[in-house]
Amino acid sequence: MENTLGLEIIEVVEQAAIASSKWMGKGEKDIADQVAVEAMRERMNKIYMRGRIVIGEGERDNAPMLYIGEEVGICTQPNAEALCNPDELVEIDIAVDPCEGTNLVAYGQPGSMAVLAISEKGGLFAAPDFYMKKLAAPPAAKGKVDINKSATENLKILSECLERSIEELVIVVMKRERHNDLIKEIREAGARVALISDGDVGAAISCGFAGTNIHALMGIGAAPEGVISAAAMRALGGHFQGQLIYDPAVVKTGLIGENREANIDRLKSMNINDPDKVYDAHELASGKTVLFAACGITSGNLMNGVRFFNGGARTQSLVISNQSKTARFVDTIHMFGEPKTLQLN
Ligand SMILES: O=C(COP(=O)(O)O)[C@@H](O)[C@H](O)[C@H](O)[C@H](O)COP(=O)(O)O
Ligand SMILES: [Mn+2]
Ligand SMILES: [Mn+2]
Repeated sequence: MENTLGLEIIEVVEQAAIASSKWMGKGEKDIADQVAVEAMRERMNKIYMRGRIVIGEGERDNAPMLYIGEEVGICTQPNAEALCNPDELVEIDIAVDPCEGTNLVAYGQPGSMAVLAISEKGGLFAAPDFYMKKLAAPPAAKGKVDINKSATENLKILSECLERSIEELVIVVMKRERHNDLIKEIREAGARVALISDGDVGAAISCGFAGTNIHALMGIGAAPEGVISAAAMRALGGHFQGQLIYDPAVVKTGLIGENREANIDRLKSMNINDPDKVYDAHELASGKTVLFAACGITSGNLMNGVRFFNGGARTQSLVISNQSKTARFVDTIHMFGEPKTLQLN
């Protein structure tokens, strides 16, 4: 699966990032999202693959593009056998977030990116559009920190694993009312909290790299983003655990259905019979092959955002593979027509 796809998916996230970045700072989050979706879909449909969206922009009724269940790639066409070789006809599952951090793009804030994860059929957990309690941490703390433990206990473990004092740790938490107690506990334990408004995929993956000055992500974000983060962390060898949150009273938004009981029923209808199960990265991204790709829309910890110059643009992407055990940063100059100069920096 990996050889050609690894290259093609760079262009998929690059095209989504370029399209979305044209709307950076314009206060139009829906447009920034929509153009990224369209660009991602268009580029994916030029790939010789048989893909199915397992995490996308919602159910078919609500989303015209990249909806869950949508088939993408040349080898999904009725005459695919004439067009594609046997390898390309193997079904693959794809999780996408064409614009992760739509608010960040709309308001010109750092940390937005176009992201996707790929695995063989069944290799990515088809998470419902619920929330997820998440714990991400560096490889050195993998399997040692535990989402079932308190933040205070996990900070002690992190401090030992990373051989630094708790005071030196930086924990990313989304700035939400639901996290007020968590933030207080982290601060009282002595660690520092970096609050983010959006973009917990980038925050989770940042834990996988030393030098980002992010040592853990704690708290509740969206479940689909949790699966995408888990795919990256699985391929990187970092720690990621997620637990579905289905109770609107915990999330403190009205965005996840009527009530707790109805949500449990919905989970059952999806064959999720233990709604409180804690999943680790290998369960959320269980495939033999896991590929992750991201391209910065606005600059963040991991990648520069899209920078336009006269006649072109420069992008920075990250492709992580559990097979080749690589985290590859890709720096690309895109030529629109015939630029007079190619901007290096
Ligand atoms: O920031 C996020 C928004 O993603 P997108 O809609 O693709 O721009 C994600 O990183 C978060 O995981 C998540 O969606 C957020 O935590 C939702 O929480 P809330 O704003 O409280 O509903
Ligand atoms: Mn998102
Ligand atoms: Mn999005």
